[in-house]
Amino acid sequence: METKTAKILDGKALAAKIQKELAATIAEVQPKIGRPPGLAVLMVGDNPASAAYVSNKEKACAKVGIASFGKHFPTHTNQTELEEVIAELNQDQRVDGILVQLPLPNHLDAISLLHKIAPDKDADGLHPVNLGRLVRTEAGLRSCTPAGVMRLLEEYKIPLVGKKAVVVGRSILVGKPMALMLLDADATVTIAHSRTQNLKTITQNADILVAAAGIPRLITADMVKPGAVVVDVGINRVTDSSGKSRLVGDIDFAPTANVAEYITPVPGGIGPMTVAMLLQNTVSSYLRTNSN
Ligand SMILES: Nc1nc2c(c(=O)[nH]1)N[C@@H](CN(C=O)c1ccc(C(=O)N[C@@H](CCC(=O)O)C(=O)O)cc1)CN2
Repeated sequence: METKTAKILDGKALAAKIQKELAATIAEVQPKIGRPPGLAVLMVGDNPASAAYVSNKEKACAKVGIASFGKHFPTHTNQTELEEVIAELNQDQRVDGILVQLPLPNHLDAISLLHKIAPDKDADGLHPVNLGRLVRTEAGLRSCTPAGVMRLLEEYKIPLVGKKAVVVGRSILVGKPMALMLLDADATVTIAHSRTQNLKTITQNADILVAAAGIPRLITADMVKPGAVVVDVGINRVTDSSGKSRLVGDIDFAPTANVAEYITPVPGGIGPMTVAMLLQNTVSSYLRTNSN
């Protein structure tokens, strides 16, 4: 019997297209505004994965014409020092977006720091005001990873109205805003998490399955409904049997691709879309600030 393979939802290609569009917008408006958009990325400590993500963000900024104001602090930096830097950036006219790279060292309170970012410069869409705007379906800066998922589904014209969507994961960064965005798109949404019982019976029911648990290959092919749209938000570094390190998602990709209708790869799926949405949020803030 012939096995059908899922179509790929190509986040890398769509992110490149979005970056091109943003570069064109910036090139058009910058002469009138008199300065480029600016993004400040705050990183604390030496987490190698975080350092790589921050470097990718800075490179992406340079590519589209956003000025980056990277700030790298030693691990022992305290909460007050970071709050003072955020207060300065909130007032800095060159800066349209501010983000704190996560995770932070354990002695720091990430949620409390996110509260200090001016909501209209909150490039990651994680400030309670922006999360509140999402709950109320008001305009605001949206969390980048779930916004990237929605943009990718839109690009491939995946129908969401009345569909059963299951989100595995309940973080502030992805799971909760993801569920709200799918709800806004009129999907019927279930959130599953680490205490969920019989996860398989829930995921098997999903027309749209979003895995954002941070557990390598948590979702196996037998947990997926034939013909489902499967979105993998997980980015996990594992060591394979030959001792080589590589990235895998939360979905067991190859077998699941024989069951699903559409699937996102890791790498090349939601990761690049996260960065594209970050740039888009920064440009939106820039345009809004300079709209008169
Ligand atoms: N303040 C934030 N912190 C973190 C976020 C976030 O959105 N805001 N998300 C993740 C890390 N992250 C962005 O910060 C991120 C991770 C991965 C990628 C990505 O493009 N991955 C590539 C593969 C890269 C590789 O080879 O290592 C891919 O999936 O194709 C982008 C952004 C946690 N922290």
